[in-house]
Amino acid sequence: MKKFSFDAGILSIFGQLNSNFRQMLSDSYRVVDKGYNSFPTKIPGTAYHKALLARKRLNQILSEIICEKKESKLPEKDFLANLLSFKNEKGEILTEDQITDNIIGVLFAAQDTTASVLTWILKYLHDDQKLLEAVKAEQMAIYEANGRGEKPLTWAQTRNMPLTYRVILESLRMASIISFTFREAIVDVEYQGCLIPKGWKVLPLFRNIHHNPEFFPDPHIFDPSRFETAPKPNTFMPFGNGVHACAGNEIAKLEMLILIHHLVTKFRWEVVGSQNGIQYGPFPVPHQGLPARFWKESINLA
Ligand code: HEM
Repeated sequence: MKKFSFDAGILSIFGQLNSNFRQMLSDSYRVVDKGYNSFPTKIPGTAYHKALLARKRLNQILSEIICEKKESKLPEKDFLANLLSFKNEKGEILTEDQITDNIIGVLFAAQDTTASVLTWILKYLHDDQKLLEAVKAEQMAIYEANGRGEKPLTWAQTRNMPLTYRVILESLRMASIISFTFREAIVDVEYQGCLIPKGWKVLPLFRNIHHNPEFFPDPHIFDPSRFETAPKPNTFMPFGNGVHACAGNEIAKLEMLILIHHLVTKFRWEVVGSQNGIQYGPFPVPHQGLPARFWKESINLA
């Protein structure tokens, strides 16, 4: 799942990127990913120190990519092209450091989040075979309409997967992989009789809101049908809210729809070993990242 969401992130940031660069980015990013959340010491050999070095390598690789992109002068619509052409109201452009920081920030925001939710989706579907069959029926109808995968999925088809979409929403609610965000009061704020002094941070706890029985009855039961009616405003915020709400909300959901389509129409899977427990790395995933065995479904062509 991490590889899938990393590749999707690379595609949205760079468009088509040559495989050498992609491999170099992937190698260095993996080291950053392993070390950024570890004990912060600069002792050589530690995960943190390796991550610091890998972060520097990422800067160098991105600098080369930016240089090539500038030289190619092709009209492109990817994220990097937008950063390169960005000008603020004073007509100032972004520095190379700002561009690389933005790219690494977006890669980070895009990868583990989407991969964690996808892992939960696999578990929830695995644990409810009846639901899995219903999702499969929805996706098989599309697969058949596309000549058993001869034609690619269309945008319109991804907009018409109601059950699969509800499974995604319910997984986002159940797993609440980003359990909270925070905002800082930049002036004194009075809210419902309480003073929030300037400089204080406010943490909306999405997980608590998503598991509040007042908004979601039987919150610990995985039930996609609860999304047949829209949740009350501000009770469902897996992508946050306001000006800093997730910029990748729609692309994340699209990635999940596409992956589920290919997975349920072509594969079966079985969770191996312990099926309970949660691990935080820092995003919550099922125990040990949900080891599973996959096999290709033999398609009956009769
Ligand atoms: C299921 C997957 C994802 C989840 C659950 C998720 C969730 C979130 C949340 C909760 C925030 C913070 C919002 C806030 O503070 O109000 C956020 C921010 C952000 N996300 Fe995502 N995200 C996901 C995937 C992605 C993807 C695929 C991308 C990019 C392609 C992305 C890019 C961003 C960016 C750039 C921000 C910062 C926005 C800002 O500060 O203005 N996210 N995301």
